[in-house]
Amino acid sequence: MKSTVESNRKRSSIPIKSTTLNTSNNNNNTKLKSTATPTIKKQPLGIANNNIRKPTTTTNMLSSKRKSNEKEPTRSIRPRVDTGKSTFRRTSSTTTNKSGKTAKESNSPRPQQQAKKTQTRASWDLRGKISDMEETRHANESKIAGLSQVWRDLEDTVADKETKSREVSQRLVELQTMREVAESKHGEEIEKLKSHHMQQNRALEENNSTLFTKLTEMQNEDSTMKQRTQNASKRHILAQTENLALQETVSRTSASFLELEAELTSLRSSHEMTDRKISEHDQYIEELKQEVQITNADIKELETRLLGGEKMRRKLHNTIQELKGNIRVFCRVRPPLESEKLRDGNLAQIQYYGEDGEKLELTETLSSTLGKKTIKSHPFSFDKVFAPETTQEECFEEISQLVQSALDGYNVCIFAYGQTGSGKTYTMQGPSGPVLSSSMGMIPRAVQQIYDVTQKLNERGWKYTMEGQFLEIYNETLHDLLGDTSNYGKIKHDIRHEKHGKTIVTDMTTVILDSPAKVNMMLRKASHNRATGATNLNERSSRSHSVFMLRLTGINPTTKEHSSGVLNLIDLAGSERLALSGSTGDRLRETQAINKSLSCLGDVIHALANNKDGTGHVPFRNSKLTYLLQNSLGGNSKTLMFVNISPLSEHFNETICSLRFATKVNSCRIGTAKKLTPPSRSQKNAGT
Ligand SMILES: Nc1ncnc2c1ncn2[C@@H]1O[C@H](COP(=O)(O)OP(=O)(O)OP(=O)(O)O)[C@@H](O)[C@H]1O
Repeated sequence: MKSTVESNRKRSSIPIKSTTLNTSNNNNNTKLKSTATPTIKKQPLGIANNNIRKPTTTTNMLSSKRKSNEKEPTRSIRPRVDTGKSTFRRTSSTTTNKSGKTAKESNSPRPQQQAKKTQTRASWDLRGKISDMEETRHANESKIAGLSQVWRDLEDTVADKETKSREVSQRLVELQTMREVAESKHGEEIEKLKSHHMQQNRALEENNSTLFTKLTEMQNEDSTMKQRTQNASKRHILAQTENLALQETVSRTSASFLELEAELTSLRSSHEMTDRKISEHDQYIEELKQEVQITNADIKELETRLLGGEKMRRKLHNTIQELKGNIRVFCRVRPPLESEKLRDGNLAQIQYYGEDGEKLELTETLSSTLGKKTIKSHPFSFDKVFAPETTQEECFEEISQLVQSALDGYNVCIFAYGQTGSGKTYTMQGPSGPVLSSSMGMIPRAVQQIYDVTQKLNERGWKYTMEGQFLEIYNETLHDLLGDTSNYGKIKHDIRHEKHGKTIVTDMTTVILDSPAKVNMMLRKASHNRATGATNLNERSSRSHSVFMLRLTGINPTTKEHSSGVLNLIDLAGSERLALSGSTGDRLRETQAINKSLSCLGDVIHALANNKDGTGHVPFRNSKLTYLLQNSLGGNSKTLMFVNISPLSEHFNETICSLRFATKVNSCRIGTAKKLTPPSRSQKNAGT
């Protein structure tokens, strides 16, 4: 270390021209303080200063500094020694003396004065010149003295620093030695520790990654658990709410349970009472059972008698009907309508009389050509005359026995004959529009009666079926009034008479009338179809016959009896057309058809009346109507004709015509009616 420092000193020497100490001057004028290292005295100031300013502890640092100093050999160095007393600056032109003034400042007047003196002194003034030189020398000496003082301070400082530097170097060497020893001693151990440390580090890293994985899993688990906890808390809240509700229910139930318990107790006591009563009743029932057995035996005996009685009733009923005549005529006068009541003298003069109300007399006033007025009366007698105030119910009472005959297995025909507007449709069906039960016509009443009777007959072992057909005869053509509206008038229907008195119309709709409500539906549909057919032909209903055919079939499995009857309810076309003349085209054909069918009806009735032995010819085939009713007119049938008349005087002549036609019919006494015999099973199978 020492050698390095020394060499550095040598290499760092800086030439100082103006401030280089003159040894001769030193010896003569100034005495430098004694130095610990006299060799250093001879060294230039720059070396010492350099070491002082940059004290370093390592060789490297010193060498690097040296290099930097070598690079700037000409730079002026201003070593500053912080002694606390003075500052030494060395420049080419400036020095500092002891008093603090720079050498330049302190010496500057002298050269000027010297110059002045040189200038002013004469060449011969040698003394003066010597004195000037003396002054200069004094000034230099004082300057040197200041510098010497600075130099000494610096030397002290350098000595201190060098001492410290040596100590530091020595310590450094020791430390290096110690380090080398330690390194050699602990190197192996350190390596082991390092490898151990690395192993541990790896293990720790692995552990760390495992722990990280576990941490992630735990975090996931944690979030799952949090979610579960949230769900659980929600469920908990719900459960709490439910629990509260349940608690309420439980409290309510408990209350009601208590009530029920009380009720149960009372019920038990009443149950005991009921038990007692039941046992009493059981005893009573046993007694009753014995009575019932006795009664059943009585009932059986009575039923046997009743069946005999029913047979007797039918026989007697038929005898009565025969006595009344198998063709009967009822006359019905309709009441005037509200609009018809307003005019005076509008109504015809009609008197009603007879013990059973079976007669009426119409009177008219006739004027002769001479102006003489005579009153002419037209008396008529029928089986029954219904005055205008007669209700539908009263009318039906009279025909209900005929309906019963149909149930008993006879063919029954009920006609309504009369001019247009005389009340035929009202009598047969009821008023148009909504129908009250009081204004129901003969058809719904007949069905209602049949329904009621069959219900009672069911109890006596009879099973009845009611099949209804509704057809219209217009211009000698048959139409199905219960069929599809679109087919109306498109299908050709034929009439066929089977053996044993059954008449069939082909392709005709048949409705099973198992309730009275169905009859109303059927009537509505028929009038709707009739109205549809009437769109092209005005007032169709007045110009066609409508026929409602109700077939009644009854079987009594107990007595092996059969019953098959037909009830025909016919609303005839307006009879006044008979008198019309001058019609053309469709009207003429219509008039002819009506005329023909109604006159044929009269002819058939007349022929039947004159054909008591059944050998004569009856012209049934002359019209569709009579051919259709072939099995319902004559020997084995019962016929009733309503002759409906108008109360108006303006219809007087038509009324007289109708009453005369009815009288003609009424005068006929058709042969004894015979019951229809249903075909045997073998005949049915043969299709005959
Ligand atoms: N007994 C009666 N009581 C009350 N009103 C009646 C009675 N008879 C008929 N009328 C009324 O008289 C009017 C004519 O009756 P209805 O239509 O039954 O005559 P009609 O003979 O059937 O006529 P058409 O031949 O044109 O069918 C109707 O308004 C009907 O309500």
